[in-house]
Amino acid sequence: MVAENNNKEITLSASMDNNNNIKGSKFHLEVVQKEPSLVKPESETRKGLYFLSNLDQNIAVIVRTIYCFKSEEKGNEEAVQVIKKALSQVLVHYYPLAGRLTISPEGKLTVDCTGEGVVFVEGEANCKMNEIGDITKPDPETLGKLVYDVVDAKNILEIPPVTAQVTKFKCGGFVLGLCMNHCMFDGIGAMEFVNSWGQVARGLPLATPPFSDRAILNARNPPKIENLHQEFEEIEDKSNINSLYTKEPTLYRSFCFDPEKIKKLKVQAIENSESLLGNTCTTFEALSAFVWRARTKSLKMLSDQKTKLLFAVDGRAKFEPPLPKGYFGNGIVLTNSICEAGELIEKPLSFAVGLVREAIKMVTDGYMRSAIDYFEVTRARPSLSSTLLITTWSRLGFHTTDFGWGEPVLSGPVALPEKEVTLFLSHGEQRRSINVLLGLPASAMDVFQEQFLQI
Ligand SMILES: COc1cc(/C=C/C(=O)SCCNC(=O)CCNC(=O)[C@H](O)C(C)(C)COP(=O)(O)OP(=O)(O)OC[C@H]2O[C@@H](n3cnc4c(N)ncnc43)[C@H](O)[C@@H]2OP(=O)(O)O)ccc1O
Repeated sequence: MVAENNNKEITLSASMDNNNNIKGSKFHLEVVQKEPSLVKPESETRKGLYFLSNLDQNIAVIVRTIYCFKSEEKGNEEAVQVIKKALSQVLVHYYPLAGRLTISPEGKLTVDCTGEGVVFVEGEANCKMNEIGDITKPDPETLGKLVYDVVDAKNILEIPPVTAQVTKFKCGGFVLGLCMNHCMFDGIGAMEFVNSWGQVARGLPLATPPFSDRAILNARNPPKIENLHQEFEEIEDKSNINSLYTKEPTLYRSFCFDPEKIKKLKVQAIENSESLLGNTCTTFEALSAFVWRARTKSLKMLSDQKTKLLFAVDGRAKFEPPLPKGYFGNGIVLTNSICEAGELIEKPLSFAVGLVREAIKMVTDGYMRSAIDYFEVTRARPSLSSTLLITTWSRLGFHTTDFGWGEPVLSGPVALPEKEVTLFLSHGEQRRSINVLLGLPASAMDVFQEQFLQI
């Protein structure tokens, strides 16, 4: 990788092979980034500190995504200007995004609504857009050139809540690359923001104006911890999984579960279920149970090794009263299940499905309020030791974003944030398939693949 800084113009380049591993030099993306600018809200917006809830606090990681546009009717000449102008307009509604993160007097993350603006960069690529290859197996080294990372940021406070990069390609296509701090929104909120931005660019009113008051998710006074909250439990790595990750290269692969494969998996998922499950299960239950069990087996966890499954549940409709339409902060909560590896692997898949179902059922208004209060008292963050964290993007509507160049031909993440994270992404015709994207040490990836092929 090359990074030159010349008159504030940065040339970034990377190479990848067909497996999206950074090795040979079959493909070489170069992006020339112009000097960043700040896009401010078009008119005066509210100033002062903006409250972030406890559901926002423990999820302050940067999520990098790209959206690839290519229209038959028009080229990319106007893309930067249109997207930049629409950003300044949509920021009037989403004014906290133009501020900067800081620490509140209670020692929590908060936004100082300074109106400073979103960092915006224009880039130019040395190739056609289709040459960046198959983004379903994202390669951070290559796709990372399409998002703007603030250089030299020493901590999360020095990274603006949102940065945007528009990279023009030689074919007339362009890519919008976004870095957004998860403390500002969850998947639904992020999707509504990006879609609103597109609506403004097309001269339309916002379909879902943001609801900004996050104080509706305040902790109770006094806080009441009423659940176990094992999502925070630190599990001992008896099986030395961490050293396996350091000894072997981590491979990233994407496994496509088409409707036929999902159907087969659902049949296997309810076999030998001792009628605990009834005769049906959902796609998420079957898929997450399979991935948890197969990954545990692949990593050769010791029989008495405890393993945790963590996943986000959309709590919007489960809160009492439900969160208002357009609530743009995190309305998700992490739920979990913990089990010994031996039991998970030896028992039929339906056992894992049952655990997943129980974890979903656990999420009620009371559970979420208790999770909010847990953070108030402990300031703890969920532990990822001996854990699989599944994030489901498969029903998020990023494919509907339209800035006037039609819907994206492709969209998706730039990278997996941590080695414990697995993403479920929609794929294929009418997005009826699900791509499971995960990273594993090379030897474990082979075992995972075998289990996938056996479905
Ligand atoms: C910061 O910048 C960002 C952020 C991001 C991304 C951030 C995130 O990832 S936040 C986390 C996002 N994920 C969620 O919010 C998970 C949402 N899903 C749930 O909460 C689910 O309920 C579940 C807990 C995962 C369980 O799912 P499941 O067991 O499948 O149960 P149901 O969802 O209730 O479905 C059952 C059944 O109902 C039908 N159905 C439900 N929804 C739909 C739908 N939308 N369309 C069609 N049918 C639906 C269906 O029949 C379901 O059965 P199946 O067997 O067919 O599944 C990103 C980018 C940034 O910049």
